[in-house]
Amino acid sequence: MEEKKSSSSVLIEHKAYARIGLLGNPSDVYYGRTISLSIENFWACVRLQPSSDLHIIPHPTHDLVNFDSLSHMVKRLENEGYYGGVRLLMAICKVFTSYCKEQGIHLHDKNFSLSYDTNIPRQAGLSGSSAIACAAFNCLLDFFNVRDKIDVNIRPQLILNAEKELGIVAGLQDRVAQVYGGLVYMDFNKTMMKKNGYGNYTQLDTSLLPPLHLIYAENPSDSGKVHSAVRQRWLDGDKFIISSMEEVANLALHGRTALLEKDNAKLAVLMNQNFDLRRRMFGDAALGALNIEMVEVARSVGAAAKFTGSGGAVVALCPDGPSQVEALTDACKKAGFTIVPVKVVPSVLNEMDIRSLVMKNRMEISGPQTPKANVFTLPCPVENVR
Ligand SMILES: Nc1ncnc2c1ncn2[C@@H]1O[C@H](COP(=O)(O)OP(=O)(O)O)[C@@H](O)[C@H]1O
Ligand SMILES: O=C(O)[C@H]1O[C@H](OP(=O)(O)O)[C@H](O)[C@@H](O)[C@@H]1O
Ligand SMILES: [Mg+2]
Repeated sequence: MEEKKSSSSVLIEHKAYARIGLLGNPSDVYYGRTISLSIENFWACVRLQPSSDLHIIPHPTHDLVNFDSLSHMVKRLENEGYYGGVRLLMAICKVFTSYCKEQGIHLHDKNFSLSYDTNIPRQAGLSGSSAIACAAFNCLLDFFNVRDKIDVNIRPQLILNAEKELGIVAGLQDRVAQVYGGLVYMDFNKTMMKKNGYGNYTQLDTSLLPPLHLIYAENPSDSGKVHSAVRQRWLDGDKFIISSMEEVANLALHGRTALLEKDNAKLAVLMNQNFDLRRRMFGDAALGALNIEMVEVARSVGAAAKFTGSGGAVVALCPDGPSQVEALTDACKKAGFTIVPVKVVPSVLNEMDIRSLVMKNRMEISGPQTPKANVFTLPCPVENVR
């Protein structure tokens, strides 16, 4: 669903898709590198309707405030926490407004109502949180007609700032995948991040990807909580965490080559190493028994597996092909996990978005194919092109 008309007087709707961290996560939180993809399987949708007052509309189930009983309420809080999407909508409005003010971007004074819906499994490491913020951000860009004034490169950081505003520890990979769509190689090296405020984001040909499967279970986990202890250790200069994060970041570097060479066996090895490194850094208690079991079930049939995000869902690759996929499907069903084939979303950037890239750009072809309309390497700042 896209914007119906670019005007402040009509209904505007935007979707943002769930993302899979294929390699390198969570090093995005630590000046690392990742390869991530947007998937069609799940999305959040935000609707902006012009209105006389400014109104943020709670979702009937995700922002539940009416319960059958006290025990129903407590159970709900224990499973899903206190918060829904309302705080994300408010935070993105705040960040958007502050950024525009700071940049001297004029915003008209008309009001609107914001509502959302999502089918992204809640807090399952599929970027359900940033999908809500990203879809809302796109609505604001169109309502205020400022899409050409806010550089695509900076948008993921603004969306991340909304979650930072709420005290959620998170990195940029989710927001980059959602702002660009498709398959994106991301380099968050510190010098570049400090200099530009964003990393180097390169869209790769989505046909480089082998068939992937998504495994998930009803098991919400709070990514902010999962991350906070490791983040603190990293900030305190813990050598083990620092060197392990560097190793994780290198997996994305090698993974990019493996993708370009269509070396699925190599990709499988890198994915497994990625999970093993995460497990060593975070520890089993923080990762959760059910999440670890999902990886182990996949590995029991020889599939490679790792978390898509901080926990709740797993991405699996069957390097041996269809018979292994069949065995994986059976194993997941037996264990009570849902498994679905991954459907990749092509690039979601439109012409105006691309024009908003303010730096001098260079087109570069990634992968063995000739670029198609939705398959190209993003124009990168010249000084950052290797
Ligand atoms: N499906 C959802 N519906 C409503 N709010 C959500 C949903 N998923 C996440 N949120 C909001 O985002 C916050 C952070 O969620 P997070 O743990 O990052 O989940 P995810 O892995 O889906 O991104 C939650 O505390 C909640 O406020
Ligand atoms: O730990 C990770 O891999 C990711 O965790 C968060 O994503 P989520 O979908 O909320 O689990 C975080 O926002 C990402 O930046 C991390 O890479
Ligand atoms: Mg999140």
